[in-house]
Amino acid sequence: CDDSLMSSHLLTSESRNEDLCKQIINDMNVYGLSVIDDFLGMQKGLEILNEVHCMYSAGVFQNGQIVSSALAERDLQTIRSDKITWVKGTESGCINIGFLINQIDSVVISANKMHDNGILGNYKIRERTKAMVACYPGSGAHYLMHVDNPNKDGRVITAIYYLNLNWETKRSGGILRIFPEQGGTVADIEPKFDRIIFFWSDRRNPHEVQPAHRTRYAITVWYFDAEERESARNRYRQYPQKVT
Ligand SMILES: O=C(O)CCC(=O)Nc1cc2ccccc2cn1
Ligand SMILES: [Mn+2]
Repeated sequence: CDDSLMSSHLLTSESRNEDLCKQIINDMNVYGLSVIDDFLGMQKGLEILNEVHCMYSAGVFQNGQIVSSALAERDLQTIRSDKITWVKGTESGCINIGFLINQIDSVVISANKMHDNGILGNYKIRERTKAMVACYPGSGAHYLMHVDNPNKDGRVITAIYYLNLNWETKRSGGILRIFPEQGGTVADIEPKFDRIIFFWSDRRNPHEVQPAHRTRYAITVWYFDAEERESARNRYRQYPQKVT
């Protein structure tokens, strides 16, 4: 068949999918994080970037909220200055973001199947969040060091897909710095176009986004472990939401 059609970027070829899953499982178990380049290929990446640009110019992005009230008193801008919007991937104008989500699902789910005791560390991945599309405006936008899931809310894997063409960190900054708990070396991840990173969402991976001096786009999905999610639901059920 025509080689260009059998682009290795689309996860249609089982063998590539399998190799990818093996690499992710190994990296996650050894380092607690995994970086994959050329995840979907230039064409698909550009289609996704185009959708994000359209959404951003349509003004659907909101200022990133601070999740814990303790921090809310402080000026929001000093903690995080990303602008975000949540996407299911089935909305009109988000078809390619939907394709990305499906590709990430297929890698995570097949890695889960491949490692019969759960994708990594005995997790049973059954559900995930919607996709959070984030934009860091170039004016030194950043995100202070934090842990995605410090208190067992169920999220176990963070997957972030980057959309930044020809990103030069020397000029534009915007590095994702992960401080692996095992101490020692930090991981500096450049938010390169068509790069995806997976890492444990819990305290093993405190991370920050260093000030960005160019508009910086990323799409994040969090995967839940069934048991941790269920016990979190039960815990929250004890404190019924205030009826506002
Ligand atoms: O863009 C990157 O490289 C990572 C940015 C990042 O950590 N974003 C982020 C965004 C979040 C939004 C809501 C709740 C928790 C959150 C945790 N992390
Ligand atoms: Mn984070």
